[in-house]
Amino acid sequence: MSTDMQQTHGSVEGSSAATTILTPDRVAKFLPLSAKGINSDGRIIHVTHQIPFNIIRKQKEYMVVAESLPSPPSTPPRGKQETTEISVEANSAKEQWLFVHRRGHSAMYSGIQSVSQERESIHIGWTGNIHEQHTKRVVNDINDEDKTTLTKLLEEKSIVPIFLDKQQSHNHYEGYCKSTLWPLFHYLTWSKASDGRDEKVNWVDYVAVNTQFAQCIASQYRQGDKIWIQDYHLLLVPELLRALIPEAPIGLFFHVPFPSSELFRCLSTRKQILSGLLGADLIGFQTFSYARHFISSCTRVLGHESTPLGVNAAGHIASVCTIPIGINAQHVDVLRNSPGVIAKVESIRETYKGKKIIVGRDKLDVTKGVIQKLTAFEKFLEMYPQWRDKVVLIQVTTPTHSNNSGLESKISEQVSHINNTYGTFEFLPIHYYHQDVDPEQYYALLSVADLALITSVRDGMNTTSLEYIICQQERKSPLILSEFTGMAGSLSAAMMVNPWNFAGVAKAIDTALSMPLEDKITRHTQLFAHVKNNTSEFWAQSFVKQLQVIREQPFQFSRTPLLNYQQLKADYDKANKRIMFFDYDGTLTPIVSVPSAALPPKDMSEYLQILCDDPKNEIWVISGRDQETLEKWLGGIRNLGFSAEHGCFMKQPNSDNWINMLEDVDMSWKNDVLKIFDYYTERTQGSFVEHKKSSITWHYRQADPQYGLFQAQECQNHLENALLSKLPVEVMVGKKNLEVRPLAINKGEIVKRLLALNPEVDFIACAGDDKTDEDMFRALCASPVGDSCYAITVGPSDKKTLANWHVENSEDIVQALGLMAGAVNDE
Ligand SMILES: O=P(O)(O)OC[C@H]1O[C@H](O[C@H]2O[C@H](CO)[C@@H](O)[C@H](O)[C@H]2O)[C@H](O)[C@@H](O)[C@@H]1O
Repeated sequence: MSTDMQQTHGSVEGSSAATTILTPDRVAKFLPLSAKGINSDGRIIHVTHQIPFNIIRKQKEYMVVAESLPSPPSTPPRGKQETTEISVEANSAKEQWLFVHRRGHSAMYSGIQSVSQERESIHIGWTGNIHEQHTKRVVNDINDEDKTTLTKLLEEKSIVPIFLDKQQSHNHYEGYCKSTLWPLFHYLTWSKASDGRDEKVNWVDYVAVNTQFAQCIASQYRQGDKIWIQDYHLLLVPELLRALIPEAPIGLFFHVPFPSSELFRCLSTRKQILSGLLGADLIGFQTFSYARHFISSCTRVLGHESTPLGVNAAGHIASVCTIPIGINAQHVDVLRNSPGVIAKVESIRETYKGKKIIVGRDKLDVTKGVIQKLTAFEKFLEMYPQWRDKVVLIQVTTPTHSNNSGLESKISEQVSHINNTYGTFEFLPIHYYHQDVDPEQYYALLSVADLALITSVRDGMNTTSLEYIICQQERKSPLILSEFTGMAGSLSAAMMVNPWNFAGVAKAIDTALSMPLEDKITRHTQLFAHVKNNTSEFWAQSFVKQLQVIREQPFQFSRTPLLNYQQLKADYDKANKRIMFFDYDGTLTPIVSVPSAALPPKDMSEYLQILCDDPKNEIWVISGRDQETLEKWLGGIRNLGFSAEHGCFMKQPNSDNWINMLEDVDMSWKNDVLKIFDYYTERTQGSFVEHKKSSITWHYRQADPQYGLFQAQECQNHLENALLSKLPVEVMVGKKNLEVRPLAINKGEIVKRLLALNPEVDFIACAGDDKTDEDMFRALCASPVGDSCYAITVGPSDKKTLANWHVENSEDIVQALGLMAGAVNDE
């Protein structure tokens, strides 16, 4: 695959229209009855990078009784270590395996689990590194027997494990995901200069791991299942899977931000990543702006047409929706009321008696804006001296897998500096902890706070803010939230800040700490209603319903089968009289950016010549191109028939003369059309007019893709309103062009005429790629040759078409020509 950008344009970003944003009310209203419940046939195949459990190998001699915890209503939140111990039959294996709920991603896993409770589901994912229980060492010797045992044990939990090669999984996750994609998606361009070798190796393994996932999913898939893939670790899976199981409904949810196309286009694998994603039927985002950036990137990087609701990837529609994730509110409510949490709340209150408590809890990652928070807090102490000694910031920064020691020391230095400046022997304004907190401490901190301060400089969502709101049902303390979190779009009652505006954050802290109770109650009520209604369960069920609704649209379901080359060849060989019609651009040759560069591929011309030399064949090229171009490029092929300008001109296979099919038709309309085309050309940089004898084409492929499409729609309206009612012409929407030609004729009329002249044919092949070629397919609907009629569209299998077969691209058509000509074999 080429990594070159098709078009790199200026900065017109997105449009103002909205993607589908789902709220509980909307979902209930717009879903058809059949989709209101999600209990239709088929399973949900959940796919996450890792399964929800960490697997621990436990040596017999160390065996202890597993910690027994009450079963939560859903997956435990981060930090909770629920364990399930499963004993392997004595003598069948030496080890015992321990499955411990993974930390983190609790919103996602609990959403998935809520779907699994309602509907038969399986969950596919990598096992993660498997550790020894006591030494915590990664187990390197997982053999086939272990794999079989683990697969069997996990099957009881409806989990299908994927075992990845250690190096490959490292390069995939720590390498490509964490070092290349994660920074880019969080607006951080890669700072380290490198020769690109690491990225290449990591990319190879990103592809390999995605391929392994696609193969595993395909092996589990049953007709009727729906596949739901999670996040940026698996962006190539939809396309890979589409190739393996074309009819499968595929959804993908993107948990992290999607950056502006101006940033996304820095990625060297931008085309592969977008094409990979576009294999899905539904792509979900956390916020409207992430969705808008994605759509805009598809338009700019791949040149696809789009609407705010989705992307048209050469006929396959990938729908886009916005469904913000939530938390399992009910479960958090249970946990925060546990005796352990209540005791800790009291103890923290006692420790910080008389002080206002600001709580910050972030991962140690530059995107979380801890440095910005500390700077703003210092500004607050400077600007509002009345608060000194009366406020404490408890900042917990939890370690991550990545090495962030530089950031850690910076934070520690800044904390010391502020404490030295504003602290006393008795009191320090910042209490900083760089450590994991256990769930009881975590919920106690959120419950005891007078204010939560979230200053991420980029954050996909930030579910801590939601947990805080649940914990604040009594105190109703305010929330300061960075406008750069995905959550900002949902929590409008929070106090929104720009974390880079330190004085602004300082002022917000002062306002929050001085807020009258009435205001706190108003804000909290609104925030709480959001968290209660937009839970992880609502998020997951909305996505699944949406995927179902999309697949219920008839055209999405009807798939055109891939051309059966053997059958084509067999029918071709046994026929006595054959007729074939081929469109040119996009069918015999790939679409290129400049029309004059669409030269015929050499092998294509050779195969056409062999076919034309066979007296049983009559072959036609039926094109929108003019006579001169067709003569120049294909005129050397003996016995080839031509129809130019969508049927306006014809040349019989055995003749040198062109016939004007519209001799007596008035062409004065061309001046009026040209005036309108000129108007839009002057205003659309990169567009131009192609003059032909009986038609005119306005091309905008080289214009800014979004502006070009906008102008084309305006121009089409203009033409239709100003001319069509008065003139005998038709406007055709082509591939990044608008064509105007006389009404009297089209490609379908030519096909009908030629079939009438050849009643004895017992084999028909017709291939085309765009809307004008559908006229030919329509003319073949009542074909007299039954199954020996091959109407082939070039494009994906779910393209809306009247053709009975499809191929992916023009190379496949050339392959079919070679096969019929006997020049290539069917391999
Ligand atoms: O009926 P066809 O043979 O498919 O011709 C349709 C039009 O094709 C040409 O334009 C298209 O192909 C160009 C080359 O790949 C591409 O640059 C352009 O964007 C496409 O719209 C041709 O220029 C038109 O005259 C034909 O009507």
